[in-house]
Amino acid sequence: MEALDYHAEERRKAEFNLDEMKIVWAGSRRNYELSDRVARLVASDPVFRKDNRTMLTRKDLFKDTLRKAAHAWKRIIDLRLSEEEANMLRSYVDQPAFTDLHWGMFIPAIKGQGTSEQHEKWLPMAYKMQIIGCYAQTELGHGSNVQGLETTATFDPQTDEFDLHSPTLTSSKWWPGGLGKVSTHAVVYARLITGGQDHGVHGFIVQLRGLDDHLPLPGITVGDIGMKFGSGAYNSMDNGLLRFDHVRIPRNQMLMRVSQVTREGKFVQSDVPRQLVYGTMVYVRQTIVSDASCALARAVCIATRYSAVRRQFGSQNGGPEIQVIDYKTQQSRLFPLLASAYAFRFVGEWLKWLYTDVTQRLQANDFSTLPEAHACTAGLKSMTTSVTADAIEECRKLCGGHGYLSNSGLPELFAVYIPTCTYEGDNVVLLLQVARFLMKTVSQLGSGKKPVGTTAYMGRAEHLMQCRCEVEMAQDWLKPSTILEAFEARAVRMSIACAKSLGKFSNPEDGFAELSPDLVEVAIAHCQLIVVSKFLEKLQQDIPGKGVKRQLEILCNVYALHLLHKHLGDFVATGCITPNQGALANEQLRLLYAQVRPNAIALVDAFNYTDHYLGSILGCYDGNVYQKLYQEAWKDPLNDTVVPDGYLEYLRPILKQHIRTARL
Ligand SMILES: CCCCCCCCCCCCCCCCCCCCCC(=O)SCCNC(=O)CCNC(=O)[C@H](O)C(C)(C)COP(=O)(O)OP(=O)(O)OC[C@H]1O[C@@H](n2cnc3c(N)ncnc32)[C@H](O)[C@@H]1OP(=O)(O)O
Ligand SMILES: Cc1cc2nc3c(=O)[nH]c(=O)nc-3n(C[C@H](O)[C@H](O)[C@H](O)COP(=O)(O)OP(=O)(O)OC[C@H]3O[C@@H](n4cnc5c(N)ncnc54)[C@H](O)[C@@H]3O)c2cc1C
Repeated sequence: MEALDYHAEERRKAEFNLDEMKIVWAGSRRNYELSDRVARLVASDPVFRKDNRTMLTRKDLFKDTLRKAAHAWKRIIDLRLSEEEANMLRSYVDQPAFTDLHWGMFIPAIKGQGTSEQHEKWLPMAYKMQIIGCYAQTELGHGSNVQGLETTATFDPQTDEFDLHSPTLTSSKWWPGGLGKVSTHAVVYARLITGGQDHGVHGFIVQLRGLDDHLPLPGITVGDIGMKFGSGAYNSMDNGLLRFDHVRIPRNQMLMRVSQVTREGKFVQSDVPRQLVYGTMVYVRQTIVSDASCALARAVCIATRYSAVRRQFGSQNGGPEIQVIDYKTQQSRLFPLLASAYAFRFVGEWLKWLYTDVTQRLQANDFSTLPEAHACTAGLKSMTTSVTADAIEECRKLCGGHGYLSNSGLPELFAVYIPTCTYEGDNVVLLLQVARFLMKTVSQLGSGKKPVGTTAYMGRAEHLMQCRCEVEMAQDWLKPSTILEAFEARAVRMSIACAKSLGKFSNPEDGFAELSPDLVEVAIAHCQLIVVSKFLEKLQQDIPGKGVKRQLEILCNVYALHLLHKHLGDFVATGCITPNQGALANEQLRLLYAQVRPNAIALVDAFNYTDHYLGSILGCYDGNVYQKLYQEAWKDPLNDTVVPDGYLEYLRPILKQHIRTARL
């Protein structure tokens, strides 16, 4: 018997080859096949069950996380999974764990900031997980201001050791994931002091717990910082606190690629730029952009499938009501998010390429592209995570009341996702870094230094400052060059206007602080331009499959024109377009929504998410939402008994009193 599929009719409407779109989404046929295999592996394994997660106590949730991590590691070894497949497995298991920090930050920090001898000593143990590490940078008193960290590492030439110390309460390490209960080691960021002189913040490998008994080593106080936002969600992670009371480590445990301390206690700064101490953050910000597209796609998949099942109003002659996905308001809220998921996917692919390129250059001691890599990773991390966090909440609202049920999957997805706006750099702080980079680029425009990479458009500032948009009819907005020029002109005009305003301040730092809200807007305009331009570049590629490229063109136009509509004030105020051209863009946007509509379900099917990964009744593949909601309600522990616990103590006395009062 054929399986029931409430979306069958929707799926028949699709105007493109779904299998080919799945490959575009995955990045290649090989990626698609690997990811499909790993997703099924996870979905079919009872140890990776997660539907009861929000009901578990913190202790049970944590133990469940340890169990899943151990099982994942066993699967990785037994099946000889590659690092790429192991990472896919990590992401489909979908439960934040100490392993994220071990693989995602501890190992990269040693790789990026350690010497080859340090690699040889530490990496083999870390790869085999004979030691487990975390990234201990943030303190109770300082997170964003890394230069303000207070932990000290004082060199003692007598013993050839560093003395690690937490001099104040605010110097306690606070937040590192995996630190609270699991890590045996950490890369600790501390102020390096030699001969009484402070050389700023550097990384040190420090053992925290015994490898036999897991007890904290002498001088170390360590524990978990407590419950976080939401149930389930990020509470599977042991974010920790850590204090040092004069803990001794050998000199060769300072990560010495960027600077060294000699046996005599002499501080030596190599040719490698100091900023490489921040290198691990660049790496992780890049991975966060790719993850943003996954989280966004997941929320959009749930909201789209449910919007096709849900019906409200408009029944004619006793016929069915209207599917809520057919309301223009629903489309104008949902389809830009669908388009953003694709846009972030492609910009994530490009950022991965950029990061690989910069890493290869760094290995060859070419540091020229580091500022650009920092600006791109910081800006895109900030923009994509802010949009995704807001989008998950919007998807919850798009699902009406049922979106608020835990089993819609959206509340936990929101709770687990929102800290990405803060960790790995607060999003506003990161946008201000981008703005600094842009202001520097503008200030060098007259100097003959040609802007390159993502700021190359600034080299055409003269043209972009005075060009006029040529749109006369709605369909003129479908021309890629028209869209691109409008976004470039807006970004360059906003940058130059801000640079001019900054010039009015006698102290540039005062000006930067005063104008920071405007500078944030400038950075956003630049980041949006990057995403639009990378989507357009993607469309230049040969994309096989019936109708696939056409759908992507539609989504690209939706992405660009919805941004134009949302930020119309910027585009009109900078004179890039007229109010009438803005209205034409909006008209075109409505036409595009109508083109997305028949393909919506297939466009979310292309993410190839299993029901296990989605973890949502509203988003289940077959759309059998009502029956599943009804069945699920009965599984709630409150329904284990017909009469609730507490009835005799608390309800009955009130009810009886009510009867007595009524009799009076
Ligand atoms: C079993 C499974 C197996 C699986 C196996 C599978 C294997 C694969 C597994 C993969 C798993 C992945 C999962 C990951 C999960 C991650 C979870 C993450 C959790 C969260 C972690 C964290 O949360 S961890 C802490 C992050 N904490 C920040 O994020 C602090 C922000 N705060 C700053 O980042 C700085 O403090 C701030 C503001 C720049 C000011 O820096 P500052 O004070 O120095 O001041 P300035 O602004 O003056 O900067 C001076 C000059 O440095 C330049 N510059 C600045 N940064 C730069 C940089 N990064 N690179 C280059 N250049 C940089 C700047 O552009 C200036 O350049 P110029 O002088 O030329 O203008
Ligand atoms: C779930 C989670 C996991 C984490 N994991 C780790 C980890 O593994 N390792 C680790 O070391 N750290 C970790 N962190 C810490 C995290 O990196 C920091 O919290 C983050 O960098 C933000 O710093 P902060 O907390 O100091 O925020 P603050 O800087 O105190 O931010 C507070 C407010 O001030 C504003 N602000 C700050 N500076 C400026 C400025 N210059 N201009 C304008 N506005 C400003 C911010 O925009 C924000 O609104 C984690 C945090 C969380 C929430």
